[in-house]
Amino acid sequence: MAEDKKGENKYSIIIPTYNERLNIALIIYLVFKHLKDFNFEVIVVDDGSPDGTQDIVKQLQQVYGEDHILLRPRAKKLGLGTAYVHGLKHASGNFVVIMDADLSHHPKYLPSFIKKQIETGASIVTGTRYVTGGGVHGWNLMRKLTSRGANVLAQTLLWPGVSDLTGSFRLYRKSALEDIISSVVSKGYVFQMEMIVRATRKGYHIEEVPITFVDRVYGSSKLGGSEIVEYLKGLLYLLVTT
Ligand SMILES: Nc1nc2c(ncn2[C@@H]2O[C@H](COP(=O)(O)OP(=O)(O)O[C@H]3O[C@H](CO)[C@@H](O)[C@H](O)[C@@H]3O)[C@@H](O)[C@H]2O)c(=O)[nH]1
Repeated sequence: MAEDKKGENKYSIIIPTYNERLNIALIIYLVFKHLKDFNFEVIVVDDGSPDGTQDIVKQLQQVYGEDHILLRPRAKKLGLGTAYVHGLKHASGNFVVIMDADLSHHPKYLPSFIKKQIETGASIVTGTRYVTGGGVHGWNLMRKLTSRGANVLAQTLLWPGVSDLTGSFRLYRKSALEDIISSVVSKGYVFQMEMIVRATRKGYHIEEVPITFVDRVYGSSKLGGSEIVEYLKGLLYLLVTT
């Protein structure tokens, strides 16, 4: 689909995990399937999941090769933002993709992210649920309203020019990601919103690709009340500082 098959670009796929033992083998299989024509590596950043996610990843390293799958050594739960920062430090590609482990971000979209980047020269390609062709599948009404509400609130207050601020399936030019991440202070879920808002303020070329976000089948979301409070604090912080 995209043109840069085994070309000069290398894509580092960063997958943060916390208790994803039932999902990690399938997501890695699908990444390998959909990126088979590209140069890539997978970086799993696990926060010492008590369900044994790391043990499964170690087995997968035997199948796919340790040079293809890196794993953060045992750490305690430090939050999603710190996981991205850690993954980036170990990324050897000139492009970085950040995606969830639970298959809500389907690896089948990866070639379209790459294609869009090559066609436009964008520094960031972000997956969006909130344009024609995108959507959400499997969420209950409350979760849909929370996500939509969080997005509309942020759009209204921050005017970023990006349709999906709270999504987190994105491809970055590594140099852009390093630059943006250095100015980000959030540690949890709000990290992704801060990233894209700071990117718009810095004038980076951002393109969007429609995605359908499918709710996880195995395991549970780690998004709880405390993350929602953190989100609101983060929004306020961005309103004042950007
Ligand atoms: N290493 C690490 N990984 C974590 C942590 N917390 C969550 N993760 C991993 O981060 C990914 C997303 O976590 P979920 O708990 O599945 O998130 P969600 O509720 O489905 O939320 C998703 O959609 C939101 C938009 O509606 C996004 O804002 C959010 O970033 C995420 O993509 C999963 O791969 C999960 O294992 C953590 O503290 N540490």
